[in-house]
Amino acid sequence: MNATAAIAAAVVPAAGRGERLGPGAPKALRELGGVPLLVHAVRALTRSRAVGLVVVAAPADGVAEVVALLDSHGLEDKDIRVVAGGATRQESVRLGLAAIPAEVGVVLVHDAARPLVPVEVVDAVASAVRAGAEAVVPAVPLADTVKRVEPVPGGPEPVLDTPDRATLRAVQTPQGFRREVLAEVHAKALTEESAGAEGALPPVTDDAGLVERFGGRVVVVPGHEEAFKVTRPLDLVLAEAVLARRRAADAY
Ligand SMILES: Nc1ccn([C@@H]2O[C@H](COP(=O)(O)OP(=O)(O)OP(=O)(O)O)[C@@H](O)[C@H]2O)c(=O)n1
Ligand SMILES: C[C@](O)(CO)[C@H](O)COP(=O)(O)O
Repeated sequence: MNATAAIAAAVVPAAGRGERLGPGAPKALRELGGVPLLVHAVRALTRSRAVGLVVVAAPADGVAEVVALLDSHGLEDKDIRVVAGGATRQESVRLGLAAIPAEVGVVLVHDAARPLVPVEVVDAVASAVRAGAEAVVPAVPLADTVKRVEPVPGGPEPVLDTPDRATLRAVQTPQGFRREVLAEVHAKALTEESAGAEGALPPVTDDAGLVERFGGRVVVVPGHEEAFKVTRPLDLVLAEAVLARRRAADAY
């Protein structure tokens, strides 16, 4: 891989509503310590020397607002582009990826909803791709025992089995990819989608899942407990506490 191809660009899907967080502005624009989640996430990426460009997939009706927001938070001197996101996370990533210049060889995909990812995780993911992996995910071991169940709305749900926790990981972002691998699996997924729902496989929730679906090899590097996703109201409470601790330690 030549030097230009080794520079990473990051796609930040930020077009979600945040239904599970409750009523309010789109989740990426909600505030954590007085700063939008999206701004935290973009800053986390730009702290990494591995990342040369960030493409944000914003809510389709909020592109101008997001550009102004990033500028007003001191990010105007960074190479950041904003495109309109799509109706699903997958579509938002695909639209962001399309805005990355052809010469960029490494692409990271990072949720706007993971505002506190430490720079070490970003670096580790980019390094693993540079070192030859085609797809890399940061992940952490599970704290709880997990049961596989027969879903029954309202329950009770019969337990099918208990997977060995030692073989399970909770997956985070940024996920890193050789650019051509990510582009290829997104193109294949789009073709699959356009071919219609009949016999379609269940939707995947992350980009590495697409690589797996089409036969690629994904490897895991250590994630970080502070890279958790802000999904429900309690996550925001935890994120405020983590941020307050960082600010008190003057590490932020
Ligand atoms: N159409 C969508 C849906 C999601 N995302 C982004 O994907 C990331 C992870 O998704 P998630 O936490 O599920 O966000 P939401 O879809 O907003 O959450 P919810 O399912 O609660 O509505 C978020 O940064 C979100 O903005 C996106 O860019 N475009
Ligand atoms: C990409 C992701 O954050 C990895 O954990 C996750 O899959 C997003 O999925 P969600 O279903 O939107 O929570």
